Amino acid sequence: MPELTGVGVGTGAAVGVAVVLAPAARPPADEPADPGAGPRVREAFEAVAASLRDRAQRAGGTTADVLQATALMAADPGLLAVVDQRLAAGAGPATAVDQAVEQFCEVLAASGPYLAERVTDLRDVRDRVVARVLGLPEPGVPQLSGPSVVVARDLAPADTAALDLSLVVGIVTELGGPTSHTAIIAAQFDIPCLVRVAGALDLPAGTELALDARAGTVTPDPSPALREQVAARAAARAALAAAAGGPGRTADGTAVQLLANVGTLEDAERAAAQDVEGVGLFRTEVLFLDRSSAPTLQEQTEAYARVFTAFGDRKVVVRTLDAGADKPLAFVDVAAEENPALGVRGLRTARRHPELLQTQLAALAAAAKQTGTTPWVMAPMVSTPAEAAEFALTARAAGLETVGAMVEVPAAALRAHRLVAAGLDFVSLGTNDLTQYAMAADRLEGDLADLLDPWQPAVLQLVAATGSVDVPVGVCGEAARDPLLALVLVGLGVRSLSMAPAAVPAVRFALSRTSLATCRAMAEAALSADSPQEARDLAARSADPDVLAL
Ligand SMILES: C=C(OP(=O)(O)O)C(=O)O
Ligand SMILES: [Mg+2]
Repeated sequence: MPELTGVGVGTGAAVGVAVVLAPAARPPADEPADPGAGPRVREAFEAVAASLRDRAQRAGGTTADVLQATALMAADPGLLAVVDQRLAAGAGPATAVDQAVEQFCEVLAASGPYLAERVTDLRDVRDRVVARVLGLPEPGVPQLSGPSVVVARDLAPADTAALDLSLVVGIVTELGGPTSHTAIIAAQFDIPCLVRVAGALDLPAGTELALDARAGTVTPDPSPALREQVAARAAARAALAAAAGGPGRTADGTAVQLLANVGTLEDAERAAAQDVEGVGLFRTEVLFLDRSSAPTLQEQTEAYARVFTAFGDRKVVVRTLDAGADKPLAFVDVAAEENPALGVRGLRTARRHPELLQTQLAALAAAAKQTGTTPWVMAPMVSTPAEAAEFALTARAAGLETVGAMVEVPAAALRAHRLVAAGLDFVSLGTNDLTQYAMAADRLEGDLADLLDPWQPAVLQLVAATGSVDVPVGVCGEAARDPLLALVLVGLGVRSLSMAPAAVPAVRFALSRTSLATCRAMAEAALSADSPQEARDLAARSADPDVLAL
């Protein structure tokens, strides 16, 4: 099978055995009748029940109970009797299974909330039995037994929850985009990943794959030379995690802080135990998700105090509520919008709900006081000096000392000096949104992945416009975790990089091998390019070979 191409998430590489998460097969519409298929269908049900029992034994805890209960459903004589009736009535075998299960699902759904929840489990049994009856691989997440490259149409959160991520060395998906769930998980665990790979599901399970996220390729049955080259890159990157840590510095000693992006309190506490210099982006809206009302002043104060305590003397940059567009919140009432990404989102929600921002700032100030810390507090989606001035005034009036803004709207990047002059102590570039707005390409639109590349020279030019302000400039978008791009960002004036903690060692290493003058030369070269690929290639010319090998 030839090499397949896609959009790389991160820059890593991996060699592993393909484990294919097959999508659920449906019974063919014209499936012929087969009244004698009873024994074959029973066998399929038995095999599914046996594999569920086997998984239950290995899982333990609540998962084991759920799997055991599902195995019992797969062996239910009542269900098998209905399948026999359907076969006798002229349904094809897969259709008979489908119809019988649906009949049982209706009964379960009507039997109260507890049993209704079992409907999903029973449908999972159906999908597995139908696949077996049709001679196709079972859908869903298989048990991994060694270093695996997971191949799927797309990964749903339920799939990743069921995967043993310690054995996943790579991910390849047909769908998804650079900000899909798959990409976020890959970033969090620093797993090399390729999305939008046409034909991925045709990769045969069990084949060895060499995945190169930087090149955007996945090669089945790699040649020994390619295999060795990719494996060496993967090993070099893994070795970095155990190598020297400490603060980020260029080869000639310029300090570049290496910080963590965090969402939940658990994230923050996990990150605090890692070798990072603090938090560069605390996405506080995560505390507001899946609720019907905002957390109270006291709830928020407690949450923020937990994070500040976990990081002690280290820097913590908190972003105020970033609701709207890709982060909708039930209680932030914004009327239906034609273009939510261009609508009332980020700091703009405070125009309609000033009380939400007031409470949050008061909670942050109270938590800072309680813990004796000085958080850096910034607003998302600031576009004008007037917005910057108003936010700075409001935050200071609430008792906060260090106040900044995210630069993620081109208007803010182009006029960053004016924003700073309006009263900011720092700025932080959100390259995810900055790329979306600079390129007029919806960040949730996987088909536009080429435009959403943070190596786009137009995006780099906006970073350059921001990088010359005379207050600290950070980057907290995904761009910061690409070691080569991180060097370009530093060359453009950025002095802190915030990312998933798993990505920090590779970036630290890249900095340690590169002088500030080289970073500047790389930045200049990248700015002279006309495409992301050209920008990458030109920057790579001055890079240390060990950095390129990451
Ligand atoms: C860091 C950013 O914020 P978010 O991804 O949460 O919008 C960004 O836009 O780059
Ligand atoms: Mg953003």
